[in-house]
Amino acid sequence: MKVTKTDIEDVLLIEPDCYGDHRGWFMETYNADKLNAHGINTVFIQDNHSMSAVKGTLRGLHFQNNPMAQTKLVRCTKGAVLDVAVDIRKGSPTYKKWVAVELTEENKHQLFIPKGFAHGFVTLTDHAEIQYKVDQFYSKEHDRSIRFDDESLSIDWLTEEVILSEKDQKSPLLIDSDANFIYGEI
Ligand SMILES: Cc1cn([C@H]2C[C@H](O)[C@@H](COP(=O)(O)OP(=O)(O)O[C@H]3O[C@H](C)C(=O)[C@H](O)[C@H]3O)O2)c(=O)[nH]c1=O
Repeated sequence: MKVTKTDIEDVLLIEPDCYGDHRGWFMETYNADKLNAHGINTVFIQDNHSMSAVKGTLRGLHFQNNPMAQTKLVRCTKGAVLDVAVDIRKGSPTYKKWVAVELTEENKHQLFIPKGFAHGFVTLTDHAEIQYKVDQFYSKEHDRSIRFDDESLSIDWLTEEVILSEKDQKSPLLIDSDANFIYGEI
């Protein structure tokens, strides 16, 4: 397993070992012990899986407010997505900075996104699926979204035309949201 730092501290790119042979391949998609060896000791308690039918579907930017904030371990198991994590921890040296990585069925890469970050992705293929582990249960009451095209973030989604949920079409700007993350207090 290879774990690489990104431009934002604590957002990590994980490349699990994949063992190929004449039948195909095998990989451990999650191993707590191996993550612990890289300083990742998050206890995940829920697995999520979403499928987006059409290229250009954008889900995000989402997060759950404290005390139900979620750390996420995201991977793409069908097609390809551009996965984005945005630092929304007030006082953070990388506040409003974002990291974007291509997670694909082929590269099998994973993105580790700590609490205090908004998460979103845009699909780069038709029929894209992501599966991700979270360390806190879903809470509708604490579920929040901010606009994917918030100019104060200027995220490059690589595509102009996007398909959004009704909820995401109505998301507020970060400045207008009640995101309650304070750097160092999570
Ligand atoms: C997230 C979630 C949703 N739901 C229900 C709530 C809705 O009835 C339905 C679809 O939810 P939503 O439209 O919020 O799904 P996404 O747009 O894929 O949201 C997710 O997308 C971004 C990329 C994320 O990182 C979050 O996990 C999450 O916000 O599933 C559940 O029952 N449990 C859950 O954990």
